[in-house]
Amino acid sequence: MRFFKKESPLPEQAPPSTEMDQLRQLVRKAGMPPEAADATFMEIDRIAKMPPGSTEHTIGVSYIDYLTHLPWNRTTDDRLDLKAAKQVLDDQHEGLLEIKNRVLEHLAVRILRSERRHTMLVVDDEKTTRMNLMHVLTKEGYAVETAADGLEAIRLLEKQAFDIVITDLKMEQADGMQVLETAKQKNPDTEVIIITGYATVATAVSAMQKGSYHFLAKPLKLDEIRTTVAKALRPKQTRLDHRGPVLCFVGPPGTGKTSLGLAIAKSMQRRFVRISLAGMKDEAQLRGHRRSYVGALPGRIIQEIRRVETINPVFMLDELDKISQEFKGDPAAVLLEVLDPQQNTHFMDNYLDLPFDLSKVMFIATANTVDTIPEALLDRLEVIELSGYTEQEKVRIAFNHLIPREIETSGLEGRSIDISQAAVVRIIREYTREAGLRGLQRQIAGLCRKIALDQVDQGNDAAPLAITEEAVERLLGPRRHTLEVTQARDRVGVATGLAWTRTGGEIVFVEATQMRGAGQLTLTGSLGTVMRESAQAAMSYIRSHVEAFGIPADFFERHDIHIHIPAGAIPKDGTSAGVPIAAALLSMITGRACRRDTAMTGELTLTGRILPVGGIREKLLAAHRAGVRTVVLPAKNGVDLQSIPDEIKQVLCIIPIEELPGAIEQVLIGRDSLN
Ligand SMILES: Nc1ncnc2c1ncn2[C@@H]1O[C@H](COP(=O)(O)OP(=O)(O)OP(=O)(O)O)[C@@H](O)[C@H]1O
Repeated sequence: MRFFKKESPLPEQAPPSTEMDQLRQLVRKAGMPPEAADATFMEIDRIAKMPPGSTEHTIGVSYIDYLTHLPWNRTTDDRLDLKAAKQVLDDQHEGLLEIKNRVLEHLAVRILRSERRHTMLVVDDEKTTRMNLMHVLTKEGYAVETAADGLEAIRLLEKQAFDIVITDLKMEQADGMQVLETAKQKNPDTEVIIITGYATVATAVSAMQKGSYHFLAKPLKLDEIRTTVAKALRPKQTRLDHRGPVLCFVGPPGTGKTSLGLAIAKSMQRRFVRISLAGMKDEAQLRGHRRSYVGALPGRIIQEIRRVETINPVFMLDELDKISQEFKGDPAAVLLEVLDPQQNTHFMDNYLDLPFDLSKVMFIATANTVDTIPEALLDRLEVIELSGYTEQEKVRIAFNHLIPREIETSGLEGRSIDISQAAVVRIIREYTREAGLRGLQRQIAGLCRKIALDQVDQGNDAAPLAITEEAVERLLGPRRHTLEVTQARDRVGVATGLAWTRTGGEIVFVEATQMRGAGQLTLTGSLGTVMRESAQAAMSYIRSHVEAFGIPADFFERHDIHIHIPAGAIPKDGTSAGVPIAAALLSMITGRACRRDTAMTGELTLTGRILPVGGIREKLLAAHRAGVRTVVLPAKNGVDLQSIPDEIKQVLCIIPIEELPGAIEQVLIGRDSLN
């Protein structure tokens, strides 16, 4: 006896879709390129065979879910409007004229490229086909010309290059093959599409061998024409859109690099993303981990693209110069793959394991210095240098941007708060010591919070508030910095030098001392090889000119010498300390004090010549900040003075020097002046 289970009636609706069906549906909606979609469908088929709940199944499902939530083809519409861009840049940034112009030039090139209409030549001896094609392609926005036969086409091709030539094959006098040959010979970039009513495999193969892009049979389908033309143009368009270097803003911290990137995104109405490359140690951080374990993730690039939900954001790669020295793999290779338009159409992330098109992303890089950026990468970058700000510029930016912004952030808008100029100058001089504006912004934010506290404490009808120079100390506490140069006295064996670091210019003091010994030289203060060699060269120069400097002939046989540059924990290097080291040595040996308010920079040769050095603008800004009165610099650096703001040149006495003895006369004071 057999029992038959009573069959339930068929459901009226389709059975609820399985998890795999839902995933397939998501893939169809995701806008993936066909190859990526095919690979994903295959992956779904693979996962479907695994027991639900198994690790592999879970990994697979979350992988597909990730893929389908990527913005494969989602873009935002660009606003390519130069006036609007200028307005946004001006609203958010004081000064920086040259930099804004460079940014606008960059945008102007993009605008022109996007406005460029592709040129086409339609060749057909049948008037109706010719006119129809012209009508359809003109409507698509292409600039179309026509030729009624092969000879006319060849004449046109002799005169002008076209992006696309669409030509009939069979024509009197000159046929489509001759048109193809001429087009390719005149401009190999021209794509030729052959159309004919009598296509044979042999002619198609021969046309393809001669370099035609595609072969279409008559009667023509308009959609097929449109998509073939668009496909033929795509690589060229991508090359055009993204040719040209990536902008890289280089300058000390707080000089507006990040906010310029933000302003560019805002002016083009694109979304903005930023990742910091500082300290990145592993290629996987950029390129992701293989999805062989639960919790594997794509790299930061793909993560951010998914987060902003478009494939054309402005993407800022911050601190390009600070990729860790111990980076596993080649950082330049990964970044080139990201930044190079030849490679970034198919960026491979280890997790995705499918090529992803990054060519529509507008990458912008920032760095404090170009010194540590690999050469191959630097080649792809258009470096735009930002320098530190003068005191007057800082005051202007504070009043026009930082104070209004912080007043709004602290909820003080609408209250009558009057911060005096003297108060801001005091904050700049005594509470910050920087090339940029980071510290100033922080101090102003602190000031506004204190004012907010006072206002709330005193009730809502608090009286109008005037923040004077004196109020600053009450609100911000005791001052943090003194003018290290003017507020200390001249000393024997201590010379004032100017250094250039990632964070801008800085004042350094070079100390030299002597003790009984036998001519040994000790160097301390975390000095790098180049700086040590500069010290040795300075010492040798002085030893070989003892008479000229009035030094006893046996001085070096009877003394050891120690040179130290505080702060001892900070590594220092470079050639520009040669002159201050020599000045400190001569001061110590001759007993003549060094003018503290006279700062020096310059490379010293063994023959006593002074060679030019880098970072003059940042060094002069630092000298001005520290209260230096006179700067001795290499005569050959005179050309750099053109870009120095008048505000600095009017205050600093700048003395160009060619040989060490000239510099020493400016820096050392006679014994009489010592007290
Ligand atoms: N020229 C300027 N006009 C107005 N505000 C400015 C200007 N330059 C910088 N700022 C402001 O100073 C602050 C610091 O600037 P930002 O963060 O862009 O510096 P950064 O150069 O990116 O620094 P880091 O190298 O540390 O990343 C921001 O609030 C920015 O708006």
